[in-house]
Amino acid sequence: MSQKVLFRQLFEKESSTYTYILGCKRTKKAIIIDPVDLTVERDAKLLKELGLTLVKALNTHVHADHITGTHLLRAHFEGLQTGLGSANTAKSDEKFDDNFKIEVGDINLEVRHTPGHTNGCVTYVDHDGGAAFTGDALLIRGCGRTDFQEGCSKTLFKSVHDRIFSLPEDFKIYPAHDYKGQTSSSVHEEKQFNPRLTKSETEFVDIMENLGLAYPKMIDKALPWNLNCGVEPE
Ligand SMILES: N[C@@H](CCC(=O)N[C@@H](CSS)C(=O)NCC(=O)O)C(=O)O
Repeated sequence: MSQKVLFRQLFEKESSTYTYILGCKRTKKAIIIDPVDLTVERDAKLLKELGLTLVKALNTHVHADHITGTHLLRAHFEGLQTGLGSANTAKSDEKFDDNFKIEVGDINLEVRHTPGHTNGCVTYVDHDGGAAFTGDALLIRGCGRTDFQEGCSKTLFKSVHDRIFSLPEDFKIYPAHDYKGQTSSSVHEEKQFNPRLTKSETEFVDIMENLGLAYPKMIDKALPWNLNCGVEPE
């Protein structure tokens, strides 16, 4: 991570979600990526202890397994802007087109559209810090499922190869979930050892069609709430 940026990786255990805080040491302004409703108080407390003012709450996509904390964070940080990729129909203050550059103090993130797990997934790339926040597009030794929310395994294969594996080999990978206690990886590691994405496109599609995963237990509540920025729909 860049010396100019304060970085924290935080875990929410009910949905095994990673939330990330990036704080500009100079301006004290911060970005949070993929906050969860259940851990908003923890995150807000930490941000304040670190002397940071949260200005942007970003999601990598509309989550199906938990409710986003973006809306609840507004109560702690006045003027907070929420952000999401522009392919999403969900409510959001900002919608980012492919290759859009987010700047908050000395924090610079490039938005790369990486659809496939959902049609609206994005990866936030920190070129200065050599890191990519891949959401559910690329997990450590895995990837997001493609069986709902307009998921498509062929699209995901292309997204990962063209938009993530094309980054420098030493870039770190920070996913939105891990179910085995792993915290980060690298482009080099995933290109070598990811059991799904080292395969051909045909083999990958076959793997994804046969995952046999149960639907996330919160999907029926999470999707309508998250389409409404984490607020219960009327
Ligand atoms: N058991 C969990 C859901 C687990 C799950 O389906 N995870 C998703 C990401 S959250 S939609 C996924 O893509 N997993 C890929 C994999 O290979 O595990 C729950 O009930 O919430």
